[in-house]
Amino acid sequence: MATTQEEPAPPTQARHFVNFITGNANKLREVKEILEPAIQVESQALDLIEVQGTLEEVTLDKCRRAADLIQGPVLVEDTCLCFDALNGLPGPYIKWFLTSIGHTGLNNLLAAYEDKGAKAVCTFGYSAGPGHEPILFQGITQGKIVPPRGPTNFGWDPIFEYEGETYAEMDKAKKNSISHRGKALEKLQQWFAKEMTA
Ligand SMILES: O=c1[nH]c(=O)c2ncn([C@@H]3O[C@H](COP(=O)(O)OP(=O)(O)OP(=O)(O)O)[C@@H](O)[C@H]3O)c2[nH]1
Ligand SMILES: [Mg+2]
Repeated sequence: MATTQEEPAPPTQARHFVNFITGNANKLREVKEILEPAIQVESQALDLIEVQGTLEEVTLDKCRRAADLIQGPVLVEDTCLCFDALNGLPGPYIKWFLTSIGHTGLNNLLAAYEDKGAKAVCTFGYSAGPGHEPILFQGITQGKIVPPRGPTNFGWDPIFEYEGETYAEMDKAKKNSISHRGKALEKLQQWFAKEMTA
């Protein structure tokens, strides 16, 4: 009896790939959770210099620097935590505030204000390589600052509350579906999808 030789299933082809330049393992995990398998995420951990400025200026500069260093296409991201009562501060400087004064200090910054509102803002920059102007994709989630609740493995997740739950208390899929990062990556995915059909 003739046997039919089955063709091995073709490997799942990544339709696009990005080289995400970040020193932050938690960011990388979330970006992979959201983008893969449609967009394959490679990564190089480089400590990029970050300038002072608006959220957009910080990401644009980070992206140009990364493209020059890598000499190829890059994706970078800058995350800000903007307190409404403080006109957007700490904003892009949240990393240094968090390191210096922690969750308690960040709550104390708002002690004098009734308004505990805060925006988590994620700005991705994609550059096709050195000399190519970066394209930005931004996502914003409105929440409020609360005393810490939930696991403490990612930055200010325990003090950022969205609809009654802190980011840290949410399961990962839920956070990704409503987060600043998830919203920004939705825009990036739409852009990549359009590029493919162009
Ligand atoms: O609780 C959190 N939930 C998040 O979703 C989130 N995203 C970023 N961060 C923290 O906010 C600062 C941003 O600074 P940042 O954008 O410069 O990041 P980074 O320096 O760690 O990495 P990178 O610049 O190499 O990509 C750093 O302290 C990050 O740990 C988060 N904390
Ligand atoms: Mg950084």
